[in-house]
Amino acid sequence: MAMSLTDAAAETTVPDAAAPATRRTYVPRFLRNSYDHFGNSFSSCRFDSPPHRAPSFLQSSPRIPSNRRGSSDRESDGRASRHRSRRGKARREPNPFEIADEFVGLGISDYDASGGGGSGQGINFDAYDDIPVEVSGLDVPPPATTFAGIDLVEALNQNIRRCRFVKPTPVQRHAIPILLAGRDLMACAQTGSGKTAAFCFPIISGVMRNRRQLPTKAPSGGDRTTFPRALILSPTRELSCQILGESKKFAYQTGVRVVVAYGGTPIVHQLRDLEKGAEILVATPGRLLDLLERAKVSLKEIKYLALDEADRMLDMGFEPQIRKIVQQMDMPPPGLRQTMLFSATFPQEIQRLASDFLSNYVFLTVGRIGSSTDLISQSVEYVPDMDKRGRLVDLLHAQRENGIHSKQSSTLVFVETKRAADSLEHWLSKNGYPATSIHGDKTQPERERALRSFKSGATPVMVATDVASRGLDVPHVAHVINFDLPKDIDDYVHRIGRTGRAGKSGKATAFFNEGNQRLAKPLTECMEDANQEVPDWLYNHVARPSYGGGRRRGSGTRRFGGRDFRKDTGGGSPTANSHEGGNVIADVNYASDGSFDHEPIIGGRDYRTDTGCGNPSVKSCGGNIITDGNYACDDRLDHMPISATVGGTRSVNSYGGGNDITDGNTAFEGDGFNYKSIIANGWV
Ligand SMILES: Nc1ncnc2c1ncn2[C@@H]1O[C@H](COP(=O)(O)OP(=O)(O)OP(=O)(O)O)[C@@H](O)[C@H]1O
Repeated sequence: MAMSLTDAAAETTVPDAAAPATRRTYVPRFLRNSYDHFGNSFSSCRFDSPPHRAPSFLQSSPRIPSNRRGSSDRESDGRASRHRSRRGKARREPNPFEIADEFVGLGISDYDASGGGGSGQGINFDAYDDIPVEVSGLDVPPPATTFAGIDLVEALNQNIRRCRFVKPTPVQRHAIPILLAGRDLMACAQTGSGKTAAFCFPIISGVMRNRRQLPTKAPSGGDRTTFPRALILSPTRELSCQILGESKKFAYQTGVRVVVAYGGTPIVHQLRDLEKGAEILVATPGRLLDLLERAKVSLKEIKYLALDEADRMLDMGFEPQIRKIVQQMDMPPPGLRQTMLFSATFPQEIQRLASDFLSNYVFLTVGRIGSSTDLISQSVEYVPDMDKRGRLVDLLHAQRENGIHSKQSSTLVFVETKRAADSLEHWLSKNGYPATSIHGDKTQPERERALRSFKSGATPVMVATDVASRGLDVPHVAHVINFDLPKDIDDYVHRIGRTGRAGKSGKATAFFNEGNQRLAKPLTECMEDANQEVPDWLYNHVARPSYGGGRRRGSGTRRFGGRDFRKDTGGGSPTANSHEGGNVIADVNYASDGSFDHEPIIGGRDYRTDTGCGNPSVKSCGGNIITDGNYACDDRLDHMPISATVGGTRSVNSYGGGNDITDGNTAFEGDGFNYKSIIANGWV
């Protein structure tokens, strides 16, 4: 197989793979800045500077035939894909296909100029064909079966062929036509099923088609504010960089400029990059807020907003930042921008929160919400804490014996704490298993170095916390080991989703013990849903009388089943009078879904009483207590007492406590508010 630049770099610079991974890796001067943080391509995350040309011995196949480069790839709007240097000389746009090792990851060894005719070796496209798809919403555009059947701009089509994407994955088949039709979308599809392209293609196409004569940056000498047309938000720096890399490939020679902004690195480089203009900005929320506050970026020209890992972006950690960016800066409101939310998991309460950002949206599920793909063979073993290291070494040893412990098959080991990650990495390295680690206490360069080393195969084992659980696409991960299980089943789904991607199979092993008792039931369900064999001893754990119920986060019912929360919760078009209490849901935009079923509301099954996270009006429940969506999904709050005591139809005055209770501001001052004390005090 041809050697890519990253392969070569790794082999050149890490002669002793068994050496402790903590040692700083030497990179020759001529290669520095020549590949991105993750060893993918020349297009650096930090700079958009032209790369040094790699020596020919480092260049990988496949190559694009020279007669196919250049002018024929230019987009119809006449923008050439060349940058001009200060001296006015045309600089060729770095070709992300020539030297990237994605092709190797996809099992492709040569460039096929005919396009679309690739064998797709290593990709089992059929694996996706019988996945159930559910779409809800009004007037949903029909899916496409081929890329040719989708109305994308030609330059993008050419890049799709270069990527050797032979046919769209199910989420792409449905999502791309929906987005091209201008609709808002909430999409839930399994890990590794191609969601990135599903939102990138319509964005790039839309940006190209709707180019107006607006500056994407202020004229020189001005305030140097950049006005991107599209914003893609993601929760981690690594994922933002990965999205940047992907979108640069898709936007190659289209003239669309993509820029990234993320924390942990000096802002100055990103500012320099932004000053050149950015039509698509990929960012993490914290760094974006910084740029907005410095007025280096304005969101007033945003036409496309994408939230990758949307449920994570709207959970407690990120939600305030996201609300600030989306609702309190200068971004156009829903309806004037197109909003797309993607994830593999979408708890109902997060769906509810997310609907604030959307207008007349389509809800799409590919597979079941939160389910794992059955391309991943899952097993769970009972391993007491003190035996975990020994068992891990057994597994790694077996892999090595089977000859599958190499760049072609790496192992990702998840632990719960940063300290545990450092300690396990050190121990593995000492014991002859070259390992690296990644977690939030490492500096950004350390994180990048770790990921690069793992991707290159120099360290075929990476120990990680959840910082690496979402979105990362490392082609050779063959085995994910949950050394420590996460607390939340959704995190488990994302973690194991680092393998079994793009139609390939993978393996996941979980170490379970008494400390994971609460995960027993959701884990069992998750495995059953993916047609995996569940050991009897795990069922015994579920059946234990002491078992706390194993309720999935934020959901009283089993969440698997691909449900649009609007259906379960009465999202539809009730009128103000459909509730005794008045205009309960008449004022929210989900109410206009024709498929609305009044039954559940009248029968007391309003999702707001189930989940405590509604957006009813003041009149519906006696005041602002549960009308404020902001607090309603806060895990700290126990919603039971709300639904039991105040959910429904009381008016403000029906509370003895008057405004103390009904005024949300008062009631939710501080974290410690407890409804039980309201009840105890006889206020209700
Ligand atoms: N149509 C396609 N044909 C072949 N490969 C594809 C296609 N679309 C995407 N891929 C490849 O599939 C892999 C997974 O895609 P991607 O990272 O977008 O998955 P995802 O659904 O976002 O996963 P996650 O939920 O983990 O974020 C990538 O390597 C991507 O290049």
